[in-house]
Amino acid sequence: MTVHLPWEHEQLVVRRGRRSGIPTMVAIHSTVLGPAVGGCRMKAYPDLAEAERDVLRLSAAMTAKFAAAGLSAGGGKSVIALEPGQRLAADQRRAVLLDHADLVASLGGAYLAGPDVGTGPDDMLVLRETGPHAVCLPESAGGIGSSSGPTAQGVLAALHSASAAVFGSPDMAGRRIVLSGHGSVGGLLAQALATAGAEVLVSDVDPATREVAQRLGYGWVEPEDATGTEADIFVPAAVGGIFDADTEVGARLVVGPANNQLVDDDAAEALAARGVVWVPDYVASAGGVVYALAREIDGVDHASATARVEAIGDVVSGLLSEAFAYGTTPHREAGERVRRRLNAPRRVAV
Ligand SMILES: NC(=O)c1ccc[n+]([C@@H]2O[C@H](COP(=O)([O-])OP(=O)(O)OC[C@H]3O[C@@H](n4cnc5c(N)ncnc54)[C@H](O)[C@@H]3O)[C@@H](O)[C@H]2O)c1
Repeated sequence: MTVHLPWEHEQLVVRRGRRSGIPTMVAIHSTVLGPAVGGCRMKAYPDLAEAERDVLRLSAAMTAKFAAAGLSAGGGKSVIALEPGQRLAADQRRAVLLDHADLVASLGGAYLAGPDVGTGPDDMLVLRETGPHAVCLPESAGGIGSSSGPTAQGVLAALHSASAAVFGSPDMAGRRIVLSGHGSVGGLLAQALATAGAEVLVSDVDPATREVAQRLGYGWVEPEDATGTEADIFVPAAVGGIFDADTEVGARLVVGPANNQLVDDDAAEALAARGVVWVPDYVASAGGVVYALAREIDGVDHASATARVEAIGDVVSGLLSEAFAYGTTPHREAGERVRRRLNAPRRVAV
């Protein structure tokens, strides 16, 4: 099987589950800063090569996320690759999760899984049956449960810092904000922004959301118009791959949790050339994993873990002030920060 990506990863392990017969895989991009951490994605792919591309791309993004946030964790991701249209009964789901747990355990702690598209805290409890290699357990099992709350909190910290840098005030009151994706994170963001006095316009591909948005007093924007609608701030909280070099953007500032928002690095340059300030998604979206690692791995209390999430705002202030001072972009400055951290000399135990 050919994977058309630059090979810069430490490991890609693919195994067909002995219980389920379903292929599952783990990609470890980098353990330079610590054990690799990243979500376990369970979804249908057209073929296995597509699943491999996804897990490689996503694990590399996790390295950047941790390095930019100043955390001692590396980039990893895992995938349970279903066939198109495949639906799992409860016993099959448990079987494939145990298969995946075996694969994760065989890596001896080099990779820690968390929930992602298609998996949740209850699934992490199944992965824990064969070893301590999963985070974001259900609250009933002593874990943090869903990471949406701390993710939204990190995005809000990023929004306040970026607004201060771009508009001269962190205040959201009176700002016109278009938010794409009224899901778990987007719903919390819309609520917090509206409460802070912003004019919130929601956009979502799920038509049922329109009624919800109206009931909550938000405006509505059709999904195809979301990026181009005039606003102070655009918040991408749905899917990735939304900005290429030609995307029309109607907002001055873009900050949101959606992973991998840029089609490629040229998109960041094109946004900057048009006067749009884009806060890198891998910085703004780190709150969930920052909080989960702080509580479940480092064992710190809620207040200390929350302070680490809030520190995302300081990272954003630093990136924007450097980008404005040197005439570069927040994306380039974040990339520099990631490179510096990954290449910093380290003491090696002998
Ligand atoms: N949940 C977390 O803790 C977390 C952490 C980091 C990053 N993220 C990223 O943030 C984004 C949102 O996560 P979530 O947990 O809220 O997901 P979610 O599935 O709960 O919500 C996504 C919402 O986006 C809508 N949507 C899908 N495609 C769309 C499109 N093309 N245009 C407009 N709306 C669309 C869906 O209908 C849904 O309402 C995702 O990209 C996710 O990878 C989430």
